Amino acid sequence: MKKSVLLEIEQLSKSFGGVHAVQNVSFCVRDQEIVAIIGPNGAGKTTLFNIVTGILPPTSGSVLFKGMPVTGKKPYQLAALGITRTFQNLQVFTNMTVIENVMVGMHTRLKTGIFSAGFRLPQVFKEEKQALKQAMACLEQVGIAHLAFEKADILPYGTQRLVEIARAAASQPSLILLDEPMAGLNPQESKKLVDVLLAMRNNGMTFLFVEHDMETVMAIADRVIVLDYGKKIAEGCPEEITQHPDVIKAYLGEEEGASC
Ligand SMILES: Nc1ncnc2c1ncn2[C@@H]1O[C@H](COP(=O)(O)OP(=O)(O)OP(=O)(O)O)[C@@H](O)[C@H]1O
Repeated sequence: MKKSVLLEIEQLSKSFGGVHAVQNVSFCVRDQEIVAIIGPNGAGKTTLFNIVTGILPPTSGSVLFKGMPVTGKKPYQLAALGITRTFQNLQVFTNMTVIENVMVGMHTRLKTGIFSAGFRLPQVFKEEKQALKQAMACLEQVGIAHLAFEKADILPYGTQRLVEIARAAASQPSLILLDEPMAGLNPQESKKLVDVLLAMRNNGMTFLFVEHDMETVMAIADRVIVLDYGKKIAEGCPEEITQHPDVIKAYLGEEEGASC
């Protein structure tokens, strides 16, 4: 049975002056899928990602989430609806502990307001306790619960990336967008992250990610969307994509015989 569609990108376009960064791109992401967006430098991947996550408005086209139009919504509005993201450059608060970093991701779910927090009403303690428990569960998911009370800045780069993934999961999203999650990781860290993402998917999470590291794309993507000069030139499972003549041409020019 086909899984339900979570995210629909319909005829999305974005121009910067005369540069057509994204041109009429359409695709969907289904529940519990891992979908990769790939393409040569300048293909429009970041622009597309920034439109979906509310950082840039599109020139035309629309984005639907769970059947509801979300085009042009701000990142915090999307987070409240269940779409969250990580960035290519680490966005870890280095002066906070690991668990504090994760709890930052929960603000869209917390209910107590300034008044009750200011007066330290009992519900605040109850909610804080629950938030702590939930943050710990997110850290367990990515395998770093034992580092919860360490300062984030003493951790290796790859572990800080796991903190970011745990923080993204803390807002209890339905969809996580990852912008080049493997960037800057060593091979061991990449392998660990691949295992974490696959385990999270098996627990019900859905991912859309931009990635240059083809080994990762091949290892985890159910479906791959290929962009070139702003247009979608191919879509399919990793095996189909590596054999697709337009994809080979986009990556290698007219040469044949090598994989993307
Ligand atoms: N703010 C902007 N103003 C003008 N042109 C832009 C802007 N952002 C992107 N572009 C152009 O749009 C095109 C697509 O860029 P984009 O960064 O989306 O590609 P990309 O596939 O993410 O590339 P890379 O893999 O190198 O990060 C490029 O030609 C780029 O120069």
